[in-house]
Amino acid sequence: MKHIQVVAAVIVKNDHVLIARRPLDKHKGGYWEFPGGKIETGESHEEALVREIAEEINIRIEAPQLFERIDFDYPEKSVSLNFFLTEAFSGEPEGLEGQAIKWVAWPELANYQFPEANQPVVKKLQNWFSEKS
Ligand SMILES: Nc1nc2c([nH]c(=O)n2[C@@H]2O[C@H](COP(=O)(O)OP(=O)(O)OP(=O)(O)O)[C@@H](O)[C@H]2O)c(=O)[nH]1
Ligand SMILES: [Mg+2]
Repeated sequence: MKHIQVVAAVIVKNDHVLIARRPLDKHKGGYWEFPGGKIETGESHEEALVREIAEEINIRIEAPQLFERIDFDYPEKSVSLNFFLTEAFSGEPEGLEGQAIKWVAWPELANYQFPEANQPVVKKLQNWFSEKS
């Protein structure tokens, strides 16, 4: 089975987190996600993350910290997801690939459908916010 390495950003501003809706023609199209994508050959995790977020969301993220790692097997591919949390960025978020983006207040996260693999990271993020407040 195909195995891919993915980086994704959990971008936090006050009590909100930025999520994006996956384009309908892609794997897990229509689901909400933490923006990001595949690591390219020769890139570090952080380089890939900064590049993907610039390409998809048009902001420059700073000081991302590893938040959660998840290995998950979908029927069609297996993914290693590396989620990095950041509260620092410059620019104004914009869905550069035509995707919807949204700042969601953390208690509302439960109302959005994420890919199956994301369940532990969403849970961890809710705990992170609730301990902070
Ligand atoms: N970006 C992102 N991908 C996720 C998440 N959860 C999850 O299962 N995935 C899966 O991880 C893979 C990431 O690929 P992607 O489609 O974002 O990759 P990419 O931006 O490089 O896209 P492209 O290669 O189609 O241009 C997809 O199979 C996607 O379904 C998530 O929260 N964020
Ligand atoms: Mg992507």
